[in-house]
Amino acid sequence: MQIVADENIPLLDEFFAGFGEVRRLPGRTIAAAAVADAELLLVRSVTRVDRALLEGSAVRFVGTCTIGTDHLDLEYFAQAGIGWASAPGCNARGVVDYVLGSLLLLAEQQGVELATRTYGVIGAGEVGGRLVEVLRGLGWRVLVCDPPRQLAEGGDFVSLEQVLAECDVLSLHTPLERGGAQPTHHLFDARRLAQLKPDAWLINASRGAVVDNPALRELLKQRDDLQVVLDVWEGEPQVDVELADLCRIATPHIAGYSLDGKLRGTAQIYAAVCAHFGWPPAVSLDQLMPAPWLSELSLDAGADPAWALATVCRAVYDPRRDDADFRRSLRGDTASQRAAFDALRKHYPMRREIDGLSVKLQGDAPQLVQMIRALGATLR
Ligand SMILES: NC(=O)c1ccc[n+]([C@@H]2O[C@H](COP(=O)([O-])OP(=O)(O)OC[C@H]3O[C@@H](n4cnc5c(N)ncnc54)[C@H](O)[C@@H]3O)[C@@H](O)[C@H]2O)c1
Ligand SMILES: O=C(O)[C@H](O)[C@H](O)COP(=O)(O)O
Repeated sequence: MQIVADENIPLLDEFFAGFGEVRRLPGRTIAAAAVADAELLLVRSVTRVDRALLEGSAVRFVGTCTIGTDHLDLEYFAQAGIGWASAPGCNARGVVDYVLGSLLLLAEQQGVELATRTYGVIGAGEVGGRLVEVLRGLGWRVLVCDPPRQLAEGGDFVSLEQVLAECDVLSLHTPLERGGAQPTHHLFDARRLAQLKPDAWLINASRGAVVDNPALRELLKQRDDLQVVLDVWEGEPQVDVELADLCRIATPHIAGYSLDGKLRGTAQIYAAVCAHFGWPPAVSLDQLMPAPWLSELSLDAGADPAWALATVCRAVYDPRRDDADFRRSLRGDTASQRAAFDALRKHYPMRREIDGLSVKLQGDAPQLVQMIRALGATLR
């Protein structure tokens, strides 16, 4: 079998070499000629996979080693009888760790106590759902807006208007949907952005175009009370540099870039390919996932809870370095900015997830026990 794959998918040989010849290409350059003879196409989020790419090719199955699917033309796949799979939840924990790291940095910069704020999570699926669990586990007030889930399940959801009216911190975790019953393209347009509360924080680690970037840029020029964290950008890899300068934290779409998340993404697509072609799986991620790099932290029961929270989260992820690397990359001309966006992602200094961390607590401290459990670390 001929396989064409984005060169940035890890463990390609380990998982796929047994199926045939794997041809690796930079994701943005995968074009119709390259996939003409391929039966299996493996991509990440930067390859648009549609009729223009696939019509007349031998491709029978498309796997994207990502959560997001907005780069896939699923209607065309259905028409053409092409099978496909994504990797739901693969890097969700990495995004939660990114949001926690960003909250801690904003709290430090703004001199704010995180426990006193009201949080709004917009989109409560794999990422947003886990984030809600962590924030509520920490004892913080969280409102959740997810109209599709509200419609399907009823329950404890609120409207976007209520989130805008009541929340001090908004974190966006919807897919990018340009049509359908719940479109999210420019969900945060000029009108909604103008409704952000005084001193609000806005975090977008979903897809760039969920927020109208020019409208946000113009708003931030007028309102210096707002603090914005952007990991994703309209028009990536090109970034609105003026907007990035106005953001408190700016990163090149790396929120989900944990090593664990990336390897899980490949493994999930391997399982889907095996299921689609009826092949018994022969490779297991357990054999390939490296042991946690930091396996244990020891905390004394007398530790200040706010300090302990920051210490545990930052042991796993702190956005300062990603923010600094990204800002330096925006100094060149537009061509070099685009190249740097991709290069920072390609050569990302991988990080691990908080689930792999054990925290040994010396003594009795119920508040610390609750915090360690809420974060998802193992308590020893
Ligand atoms: N920055 C990154 O590195 C990174 C990493 C992973 C995922 N993502 C993005 O985050 C998105 C969410 O990931 P996920 O795994 O949680 O997806 P998911 O599909 O599990 O959850 C998405 C949730 O959004 C809800 N939703 C849909 N339309 C909505 C609307 N109009 N308002 C509010 N909620 C709405 C859905 O009902 C669902 O519960 C992905 O689609 C992807 O685009 C980004
Ligand atoms: O959708 C996802 O899983 C994430 O946005 C993921 O981090 C995208 O990474 P990429 O495919 O662009 O390397």
